[in-house]
Amino acid sequence: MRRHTYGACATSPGLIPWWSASPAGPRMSFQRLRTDFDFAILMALGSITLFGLAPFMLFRLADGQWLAFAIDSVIMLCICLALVHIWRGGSIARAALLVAATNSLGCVVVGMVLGLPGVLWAYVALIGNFLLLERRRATLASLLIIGFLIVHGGAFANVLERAMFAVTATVCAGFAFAFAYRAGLQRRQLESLAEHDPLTGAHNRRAMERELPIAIEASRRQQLPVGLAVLDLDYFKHINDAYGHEAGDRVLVDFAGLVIRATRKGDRFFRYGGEEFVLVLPGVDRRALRTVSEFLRASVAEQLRCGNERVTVSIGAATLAAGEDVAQWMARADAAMYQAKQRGRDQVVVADDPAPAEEPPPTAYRMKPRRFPLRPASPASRRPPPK
Ligand SMILES: Nc1nc2c(ncn2[C@@H]2O[C@H](COP(=O)(O)OP(=O)(O)OP(=O)(O)O)[C@@H](O)[C@H]2O)c(=O)[nH]1
Repeated sequence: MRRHTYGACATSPGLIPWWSASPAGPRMSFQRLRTDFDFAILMALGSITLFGLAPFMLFRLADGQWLAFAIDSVIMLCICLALVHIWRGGSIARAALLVAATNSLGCVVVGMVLGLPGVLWAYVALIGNFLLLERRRATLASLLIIGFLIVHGGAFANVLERAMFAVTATVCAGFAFAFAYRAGLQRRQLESLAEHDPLTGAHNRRAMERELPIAIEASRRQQLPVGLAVLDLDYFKHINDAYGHEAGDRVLVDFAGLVIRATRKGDRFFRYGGEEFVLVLPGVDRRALRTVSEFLRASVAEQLRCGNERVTVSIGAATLAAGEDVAQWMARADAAMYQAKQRGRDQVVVADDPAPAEEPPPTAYRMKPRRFPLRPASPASRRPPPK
């Protein structure tokens, strides 16, 4: 299946999940320790390094080893900065780069100052780099660490020590590379399983709930319209009853394939549940939303078959209105879809934009703001009675 992206929110190793895009408070950060892999790894690696380094720093202070004390202090300061940065909701990618660069440079400098005992920190840096950085960057950093220490040679008493470091450090980096590769592969597979419907390959409801706030945020930030269509196959119960559940499944798969092929790379297609799907179309205004929805309806009516029967779809669509939230937007598109059903099915209904909010009264008569603003009704309670 084609991979879709949402502009700046493209799925990539550096993806910032929507729930971490807003400033995170301490409570949010505690939650992220359980839910955000990159955040948890960086926090663990940074904290463990700080605990490991602190006793040495105190020892060097007590022993008057000022240069080594200064180096340890700089390393600890950089790691502390990175941890505070992500704890307060800052970029994980930038903080990871800072920790990896600090560890890499630190182990080289400590190796040159302290000799072989200092070189042992190189193993920490080699493993840490593969946990923190993208594989190519980690490989480059590892080659630089190993290469510099071997070529410089000042940390080793003889050739044998140098050769042993070269072999053991390369083996360590090789293992770290293999581990990072396997872990990355499995993570991508898990992410894909968690966010796709196994039958149709469309994104699932969980992905939809995660991405709709992103779509709203992106539309407001870029000042571009965004459309949403609810697509519900008509008389699907009859297809199951007449042809069997397996035939019904095949119709769902064919339908999803047809929509995915007909839509753009930046559009997002979700299975909302059963025979109901949701399509999000960034950059699409009300007129274009009608055109796309009509095109999809006509394509389904023309191409989708079960046995000798035509399968049709009813589509309700709405563009995002100013100030609207996910629930309100979905509810308007859902209500439009029910209108399409009531009008006889195999129809498209595009919802009108809600009436703009009334102008506030002149300042002298301005009413007190409500202390408990009215909540919009939940989508379920706005839904017309079941079919
Ligand atoms: N084969 C198959 N059927 C499913 C799946 N999920 C839900 N269904 C069936 O989809 C049918 C939906 O029926 P209804 O909600 O009555 O809707 P409908 O028959 O399409 O009628 P309208 O939407 O009013 O046109 C039910 O019979 C469900 O069992 C699925 O994954 N595979």
